[in-house]
Amino acid sequence: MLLPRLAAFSRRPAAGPLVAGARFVSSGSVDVRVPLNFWAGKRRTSKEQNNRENVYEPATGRVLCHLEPCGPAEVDQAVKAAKSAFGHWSKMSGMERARVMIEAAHIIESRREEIAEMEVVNNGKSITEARLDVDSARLCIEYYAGLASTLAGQHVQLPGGSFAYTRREPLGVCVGIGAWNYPFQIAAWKSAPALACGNSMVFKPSPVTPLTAVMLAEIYAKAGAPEGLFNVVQGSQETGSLLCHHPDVAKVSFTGSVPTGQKIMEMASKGVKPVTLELGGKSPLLIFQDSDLENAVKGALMANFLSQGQVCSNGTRVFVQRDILPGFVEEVVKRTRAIEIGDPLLESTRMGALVSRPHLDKVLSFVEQAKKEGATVLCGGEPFVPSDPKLKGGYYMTPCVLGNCTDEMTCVKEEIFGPVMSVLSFETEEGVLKRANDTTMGLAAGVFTRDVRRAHRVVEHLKAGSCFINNYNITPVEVPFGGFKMSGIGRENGQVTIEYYSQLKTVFVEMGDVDSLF
Ligand SMILES: NC(=O)c1ccc[n+]([C@@H]2O[C@H](COP(=O)([O-])OP(=O)(O)OC[C@H]3O[C@@H](n4cnc5c(N)ncnc54)[C@H](O)[C@@H]3O)[C@@H](O)[C@H]2O)c1
Repeated sequence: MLLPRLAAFSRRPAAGPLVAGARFVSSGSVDVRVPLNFWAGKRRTSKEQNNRENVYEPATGRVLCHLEPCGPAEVDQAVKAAKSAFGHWSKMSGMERARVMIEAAHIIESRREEIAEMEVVNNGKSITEARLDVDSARLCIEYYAGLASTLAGQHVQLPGGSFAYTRREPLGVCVGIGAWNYPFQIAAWKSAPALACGNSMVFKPSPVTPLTAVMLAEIYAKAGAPEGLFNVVQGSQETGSLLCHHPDVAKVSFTGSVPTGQKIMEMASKGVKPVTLELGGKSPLLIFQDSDLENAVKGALMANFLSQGQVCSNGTRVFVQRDILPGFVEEVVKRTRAIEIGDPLLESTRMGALVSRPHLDKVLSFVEQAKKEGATVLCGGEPFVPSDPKLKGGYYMTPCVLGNCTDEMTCVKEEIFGPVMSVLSFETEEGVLKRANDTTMGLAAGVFTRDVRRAHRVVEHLKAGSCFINNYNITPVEVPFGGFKMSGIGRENGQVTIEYYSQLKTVFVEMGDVDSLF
């Protein structure tokens, strides 16, 4: 039996019938009234009814639902459920765990459109991008399902026939805390390696985007996961802090801003819990004069305008070699102006709404500040009101390209997390590398050049966790992703992430007699 489609959401009559090829929802049509917490196999309400918060639909600005944050009692119940599931799940073989995960991936595939639409309604990104996020979540679960049965230790021979071996063991109950820019994908990127290693998880989405993590919880349950294997508790920093301090939590994996990451690390340190931190960035993109200009322009757009510019790895400092600067700027501005902004559920839309009113105001204030500091607005940077009346209250802006930028400007130094590209010019490879690395962050970096030797030489000197040569912002789940410096600790995706969700036990085996000194 398929999962009940949209059982969790009520649609207004305006949403129309569910027919093949039609949308499940339309902007302005969704009201969510069901509980968004999930533990021990069911959606749950929280006792903290007095602290209910509004959740908004970015495309329209209307209230989508109310968030019931979890307090100490709820967090404890969720952790208890995860602890109980861990007992069972950790004893299953990798092949058995893989079977459940593959089934979850199949369910995600069958519900792709529905999940993507719910992500759009809650986050404001375009449906085209939301579908890719759902695919990335599914692929991640498939990838780690494949790795689950490969977890193994080592055998080490010792003198006299004695030996030692290592066992790769799970950690226990892992906590995932997510940001609002990729709600479903982040929940999958954290849970897939955690579950493959035999852990259970309690996940807290951002209070701004609570809708889709609970869909993932239902999917794992439907796929045959033991009750309590993947739980969702909603709430803000209080709930997150309860999770980090909980004595039965073995690890915290966090995606969000640098200041919150610092707090998470501090809280986890009290229990000497390992952390994975996927934090912010202010990444450089270096475009040399021998680049294929068409690809460099496309790369710069991909590096700045996906998800309304709300992408941690965005290459927002675009350094262009002086000789090609005019041609590059002309083309980038032309294409930025052509980006279709509007209803994120329309196929033609390439830029939807920013995630919230306060966030939109913050991004626009960065543009104002840039102007004050002497940057030139080459295009965009203004609030945008779509013609469709139902979208008038949405959080839209025109994507912005800033010219005449210098290294000291706020727009070049701080993470804006919106559709704002800062263009800078450079002359020499040595000079631009120094400027590119002159930041406390180091999540990603990119280089466009046709010179293969230069490409690798530049990448060797870039201080960033993910470097792109002649492309930008692609994240195949098979390769590790994560930051240098203040952009984070640990990695997500790729084989290496197994190490962040498991621990090694060494077993010494004596085949002779004890050689005692006493
Ligand atoms: N490196 C990556 O993979 C990656 C991916 C996406 C987003 N990000 C970063 O995330 C940031 C934007 O996301 P955001 O605004 O949701 O970040 P945020 O730090 O405000 O919040 C992230 C999460 O932490 C929770 N939180 C806040 N304070 C907490 C506390 N004291 N204790 C426990 N939990 C707490 C929030 O409720 C939310 O779930 C940007 O800086 C972006 O670069 C990084």
